[in-house]
Amino acid sequence: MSPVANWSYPTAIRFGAGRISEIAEACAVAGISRPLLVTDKGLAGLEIATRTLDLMEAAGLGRAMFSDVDPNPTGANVEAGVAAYRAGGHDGVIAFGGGSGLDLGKVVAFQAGQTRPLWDFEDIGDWWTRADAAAIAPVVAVPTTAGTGSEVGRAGVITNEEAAEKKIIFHPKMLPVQVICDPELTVGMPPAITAGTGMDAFAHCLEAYCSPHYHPMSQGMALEGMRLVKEYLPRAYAEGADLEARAHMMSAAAIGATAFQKGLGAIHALSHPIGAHHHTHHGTTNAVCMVEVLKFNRPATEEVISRAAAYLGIDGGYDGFMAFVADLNATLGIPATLTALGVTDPDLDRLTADALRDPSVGGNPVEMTAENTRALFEALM
Ligand SMILES: NC(=O)c1ccc[n+]([C@@H]2O[C@H](COP(=O)([O-])OP(=O)(O)OC[C@H]3O[C@@H](n4cnc5c(N)ncnc54)[C@H](O)[C@@H]3O)[C@@H](O)[C@H]2O)c1
Ligand SMILES: [Fe+2]
Repeated sequence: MSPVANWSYPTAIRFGAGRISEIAEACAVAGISRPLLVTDKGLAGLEIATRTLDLMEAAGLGRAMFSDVDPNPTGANVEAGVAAYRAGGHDGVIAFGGGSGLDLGKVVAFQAGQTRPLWDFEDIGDWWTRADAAAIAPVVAVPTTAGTGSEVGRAGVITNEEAAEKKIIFHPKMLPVQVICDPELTVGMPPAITAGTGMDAFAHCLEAYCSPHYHPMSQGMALEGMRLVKEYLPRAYAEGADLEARAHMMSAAAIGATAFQKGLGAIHALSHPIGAHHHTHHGTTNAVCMVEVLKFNRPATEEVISRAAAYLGIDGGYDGFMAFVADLNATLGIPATLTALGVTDPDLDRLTADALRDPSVGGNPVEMTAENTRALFEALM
C-alpha cells in the first residue's frame, strides 16, 4: 500500500544576526499595528527585550509588554495574558523568548479570540476544530533560545495547575505568521540553558527521526538537525559569543520542530510529567532520559540509528550512537540520572500514568505499557 500523511510547512523566517531590527517590518507583513510583546519575567529585564521595545516604539508600534510568565507557563499565565491583550486593544502578539515566552505568546493570541475554555483545545482528538480559526490573532515569533523550535510550531505547552499536567494546546492556525531568528539574541543565554535547550532540539530531531510515521522530508531534516547539534552545541556551550555556532543551533531548533510533525516519542512522554511535577527544565530533562530511551527503542530502531550514526560520522553503529549521546551530555554538564537532576521522592505510579496519557506516546517506535514505562522511570532514577 502506498503511504498516506498530512504535511504542512514552511513558515516565513527572517534568519540572521541583527535581524531583530526588522521587527516593525515583520509586524507590518503580519498585519499588526498594536502589538503586545509577550515574554517571560527573566527576559523582561534584559537588554534584548528593552532593545526590541525601543524598536517597536521608534516604529510607532508602542511598547506594550506582558511578562508575567513563568518558565513552564501555566493556565493562569494564559488568562492574565489574554486579559492584558484585550484591555490593551491589541491586534497581534510578538511572542518573544524561549519556549515559555513563545508558547505563551502564541496561546494568548489564540485564546484571546475564543469563547471555549483553553483545555478544550488540548491536542487529543480534534477539539481544535471547534475553535474560531478566524479569531486567532497574528503572531510574530522571536526565539531567544535555540531549542524548542516553537517559532515554527503549531502548539503551545501549558501547565494545567489543577491537574499538575503539561498540556499541549494545538491548532493548525496557531503557526506564527513571521519569524525572526536572530542568533545575536541567544548570545547571553547562560551555559546550562544553552545545553538544555540545545539537547531539546536534538531530542526533537532524534524522536522525529525514529518515529514510525511516513515523512521522508522530515527524515532528511532530522538527520541534518542532529549533525548541526553535534558540531555546534559544544561550541555554543563553551563560548556563548560564537555567533556561527549560535546561528547553526538556531537552525537546528527550527529544524527539530519542523521535523517533529512526524511525531515525538518516549523521551518527551517521560519528560513532560517530570517537568510538570518536579519543575525541571524541559530540554535538560529530555537529555537525561535520552540514553535509556535509546536502549528501550533499540529493537525497533537498530537500522535507522545505525544509519544516523554513519551520517553523523560516529563509529560503532547503535552502541556508538548511545556512547556519543552520553559523552555529549557529560561535555554539557548534564546529569546522568533524574535523581542527580533534582527529582526526589517521585511518585512513579503517577508519572507512569501521566506519561502514558501524553500525546507523544503515539510516536514512539516501541509500544509503551504501564510495565515498561515504569521500568524506564526506575532505570532513570
Ligand atoms: N511549543 C513547542 O513545540 C515546544 C517544544 C518543546 C518545549 N516546549 C516548552 O518550552 C518551554 C521551555 O522553553 P526553553 O527551553 O526555551 O526555556 P524557557 O523559555 O523556559 O527559558 C529558560 C530560561 O532562560 C531564560 N532565557 C531565555 N532566553 C534567554 C537569553 N537569550 N538570555 C538569557 N536568558 C534567557 C528565560 O528567562 C528563562 O529563565 C517548556 O515549557 C516546554 O514545555 C514547547
Ligand atoms: Fe521538546
